[in-house]
Amino acid sequence: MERLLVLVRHGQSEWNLKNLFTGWKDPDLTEQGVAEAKSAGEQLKDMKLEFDLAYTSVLQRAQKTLGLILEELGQQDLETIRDQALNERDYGDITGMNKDEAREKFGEEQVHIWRRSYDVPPPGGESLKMTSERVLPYYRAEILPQVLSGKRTIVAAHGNSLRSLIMDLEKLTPEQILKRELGTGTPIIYRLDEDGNVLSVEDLAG
Ligand SMILES: O=C(O)[C@@H](CO)OP(=O)(O)O
Repeated sequence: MERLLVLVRHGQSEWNLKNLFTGWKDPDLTEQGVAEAKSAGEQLKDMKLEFDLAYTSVLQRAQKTLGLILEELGQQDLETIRDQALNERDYGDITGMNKDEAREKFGEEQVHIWRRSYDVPPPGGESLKMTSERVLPYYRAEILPQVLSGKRTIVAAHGNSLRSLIMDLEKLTPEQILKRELGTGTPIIYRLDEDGNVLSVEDLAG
C-alpha cells in the first residue's frame, strides 16, 4: 500500500513580497505566488500524483495555493480539511513590521533569534517549539492515521508550521531544521512506512 504525504508551502504572498513579518495575518497570493502554485500542480501532475485527501490552514495564501494545485490536477472537488493548527507561527507584536526595519530597530542578531532560534518566541508570539506543540499533535491525531490507512494526502501550509513537521519526519535537530529554508510553492514528497517513518523524501526544489 502506498503511504504518500506531500507537503507544500504556499506561493509568494503580498507580505512576502513586501518583506513583512506575516504570521497569522491573512494576505493574498501575489501574481508570482499564483504562478508558483500552478507550477507546483503541474510538477505533481507530471509525476502522475493524485490525492485522496487535503489539509490546509485557515489562511488564504495556503488555501489558494492548494486550490490552484488541485485545479491543475483536475481534483478541485477533493475533500479538504482546514485547521488553525496548521497556521503559520504567530509572530506576535512584530507582525506587520518590515524585516529590514526590524533589523535596524532591534539589531540583526535579535531579529535572527526571533526568526530562526528554536525556542525563543518573538514578543507575544510563538517560537518554532511552540508551533511544533500544536502542529505535531494535530498531525499525529488527524493526518498521519489517514496517510497510514492509504489515503494519499497533500498538506498546503506555511514555512514554520511545515518546518516543525519536517523536523519530526526527518528527525532533524533544531540546528538542522532552522537552516532549512522552504521555497514558496515547492512540493516535498514523502513516502512513509507502516509506522509513519520516512522511507523516501523528494524535495522538488532539488
Ligand atoms: O513572515 C512570516 O510569517 C514567515 C514566513 O514568511 O517569515 P520567516 O521567514 O521569518 O519565518
